[in-house]
Amino acid sequence: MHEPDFDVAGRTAIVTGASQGIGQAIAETLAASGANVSICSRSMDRVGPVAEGINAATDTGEAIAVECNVREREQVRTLVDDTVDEFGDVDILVNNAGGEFVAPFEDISANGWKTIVDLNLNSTVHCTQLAGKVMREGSGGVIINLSSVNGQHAAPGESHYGASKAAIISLTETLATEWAEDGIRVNCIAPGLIQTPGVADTLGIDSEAMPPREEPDRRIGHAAEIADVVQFLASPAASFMTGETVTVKGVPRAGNSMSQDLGLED
Ligand SMILES: CCCCCCC/C=C/C(=O)SCCNC(=O)CCNC(=O)[C@H](O)C(C)(C)COP(=O)(O)OP(=O)(O)OC[C@H]1O[C@@H](n2cnc3c(N)ncnc32)[C@H](O)[C@@H]1OP(=O)(O)O
Ligand SMILES: NC(=O)C1=CN([C@@H]2O[C@H](COP(=O)(O)OP(=O)(O)OC[C@H]3O[C@@H](n4cnc5c(N)ncnc54)[C@H](OP(=O)(O)O)[C@@H]3O)[C@@H](O)[C@H]2O)C=CC1
Repeated sequence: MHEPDFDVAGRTAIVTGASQGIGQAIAETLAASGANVSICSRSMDRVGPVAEGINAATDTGEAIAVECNVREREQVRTLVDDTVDEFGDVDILVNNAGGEFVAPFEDISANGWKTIVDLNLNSTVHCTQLAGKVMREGSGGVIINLSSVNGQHAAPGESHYGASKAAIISLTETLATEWAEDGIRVNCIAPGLIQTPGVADTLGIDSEAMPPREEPDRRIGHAAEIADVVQFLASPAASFMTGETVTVKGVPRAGNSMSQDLGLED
């Protein structure tokens, strides 16, 4: 009888943007499954306690925290070097750090556009090239990129963010072909609206109003529901999946945009 293998125990994972939200949930999930996790954010004061919490909660996976602004390539180099120094390898890379502001296209300055493209797309390039080098020179690995349903479908106010997240889907597909011979799988997740501190700050959604995971109907998602998909994609159970984008957005609705979920569009 076949049993699916979701095991990531003993693997080393880098998770960017893990001081809160989806990145924190991913790091906690992988560590609980026995992976060693190297987690970063721009602030050691914010990401350090997350690593401490993981180390206190699990005897299996170990966590280290690294202060790293993923927009800065040399800081990403330090993140990868520190990870290899601590754990000896990089097996899994989760390009999670990202964000946006909502603004009409005509109001986005050149620097505003560059800020969002640097944060979402160019950071993914830095991390993927530098951690990918370790994987390619070693025994391969798994790369998981965070895109968005806004990278798949248009929504007003999201031109910069949507373009950066669509480019991540394209990059995922290209790298899956280029690096297959190096034993590297590259996949992508496109979340719908997920309740996180970032979304609460940006959109003012009350986290207390969050329905439970078991409630299926048109609700906002939980960060753990993205982390569960990361766990699957990182594991041997997904060994025949590469170049794919997995959409995780609950009950489909016309247009599939998060602004509809928020009642900002018909
Ligand atoms: C229709 C609703 C749909 C909802 C979809 C929700 C989808 C959720 C997507 C997510 O990614 S969830 C993640 C949640 N977290 C965040 O989004 C992060 C929140 N945002 C930030 O932390 C910051 O805004 C930033 C994106 C990280 C940028 O911060 P930074 O300090 O690096 O930049 P600034 O120096 O403040 O600005 C740089 C540049 O950008 C211009 N700008 C900033 N905000 C706006 C704005 N609201 N409107 C227009 N332009 C903006 C700013 O003016 C600067 O440009 P210049 O003035 O120098 O030209
Ligand atoms: N929540 C949602 O509805 C959706 C989210 N996504 C994507 O999922 C990912 C996570 O989103 P979410 O958890 O909501 O975001 P949050 O804003 O809640 O968290 C963002 C995390 O990224 C870190 N971060 C931000 N900028 C940088 C940077 N330059 N370098 C390193 N770390 C950084 C933050 O840490 P710190 O501030 O300490 O640096 C924080 O840990 C993003 O890529 C987002 O675009 C996609 C679709 C929907």
